[in-house]
Amino acid sequence: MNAADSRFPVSERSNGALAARVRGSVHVIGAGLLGASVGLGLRERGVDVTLEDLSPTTVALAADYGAGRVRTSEDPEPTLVVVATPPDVTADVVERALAQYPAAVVTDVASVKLAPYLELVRRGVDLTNYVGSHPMAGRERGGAIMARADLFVARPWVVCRDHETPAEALAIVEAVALDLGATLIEMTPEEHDRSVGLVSHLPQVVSSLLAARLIPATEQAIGLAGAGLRDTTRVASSDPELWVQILGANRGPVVELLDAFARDLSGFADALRDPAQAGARRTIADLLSAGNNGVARIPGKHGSSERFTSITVLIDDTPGQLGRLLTELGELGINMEDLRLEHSPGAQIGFAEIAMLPEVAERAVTDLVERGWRTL
Ligand SMILES: NC(=O)C1=CN([C@@H]2O[C@H](COP(=O)(O)OP(=O)(O)OC[C@H]3O[C@@H](n4cnc5c(N)ncnc54)[C@H](O)[C@@H]3O)[C@@H](O)[C@H]2O)C=CC1
Ligand SMILES: O=C(O)C(=O)Cc1ccc(O)cc1
Repeated sequence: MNAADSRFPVSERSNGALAARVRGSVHVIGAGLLGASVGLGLRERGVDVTLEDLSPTTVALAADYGAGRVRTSEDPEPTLVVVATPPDVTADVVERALAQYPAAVVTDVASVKLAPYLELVRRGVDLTNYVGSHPMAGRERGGAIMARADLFVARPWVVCRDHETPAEALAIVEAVALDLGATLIEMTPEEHDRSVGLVSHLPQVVSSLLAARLIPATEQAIGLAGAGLRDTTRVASSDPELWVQILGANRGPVVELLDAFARDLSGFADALRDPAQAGARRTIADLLSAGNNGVARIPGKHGSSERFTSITVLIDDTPGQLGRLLTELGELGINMEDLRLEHSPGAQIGFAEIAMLPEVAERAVTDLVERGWRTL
């Protein structure tokens, strides 16, 4: 898209390739990582996005990055309000948005879904125009400066409908999620919170506690760290303030998971304490092999060879894209050792997982991104 094109709604553009599903404007409250990323992605599709934040500097910054513009009193009501504030104020902000924009649909993107919903119910707020949602996409650091237009591409976006949610309200939230390239998943708030407890909140705690073990280690020991430690501690760089809120709001499922994990850990340690005792080696092997079975269930992680590093490149589901990618890899002098393709249902996008020698992987990513490819 060129700069001149972006001044016009996509429907008025000649190629129409990026036509937005959502009609009218979208107002984002909380212009940090999530809010500004929603804004950037929708602006790429020509959607009119307005921004609001407690911090005027954050709004100005997000607007400078191209995530939208400041709302004025003359602006008509938005079609959709996206609340992208921290979880502990989500119910307050949703309640205020529903009152301020009675004709708009209001969604929020908070990482927990049951607590804000129950709080709104407790306050007796009319939730006809509210649809809770949660894009399963983020980064370790928050703030508008970290925002990316493609943050949600090919990522799941959970939508929590209530049995009273009108189809039109749901359709508007789904339209925005699809416009941002995400894959829709419907769940109840309870199902959502139990699921993210397992796939996001437990890994966060385990990763943080594991990384904290490194603090007293010597420089020499840390110097030996490789991909295994990096992979298992990546999310330990996350923002403690946000996670105190997320974990506190989902403590029921998370505590249950942590208790079960603690039982596994102590069973493992007991077996390892005296591996000569009958059955101990089997206990250890069973727990490790259960890990093999668990990891094989993670989408996009299918036991790649130890000798190679895999990078994942997003490809539009259109003819010729894969061919172009392989040609460009050749031009860059990157030898492909293996290739696996995966499609994301509903997101008109594919993933090309390319295995290569570890020493060229970083350069491959940098060069491909420079040529306009998107990598995960
Ligand atoms: N960080 C992540 O990886 C993900 C976060 N989320 C959820 O998205 C929401 C936002 O998170 P981030 O964008 O990471 O946080 P962030 O800290 O980058 O942005 C939050 C913004 O909300 C503003 N804010 C706080 N209270 C406000 C209020 N009462 N009215 C207006 N603005 C207010 C803050 O000034 C800040 O700019 C959270 O609920 C989080 O659980 C969801 C998916 C991933
Ligand atoms: O980086 C990752 O793997 C994440 O899981 C990021 C993330 C953090 C918080 C969310 O509510 C959703 C996604």
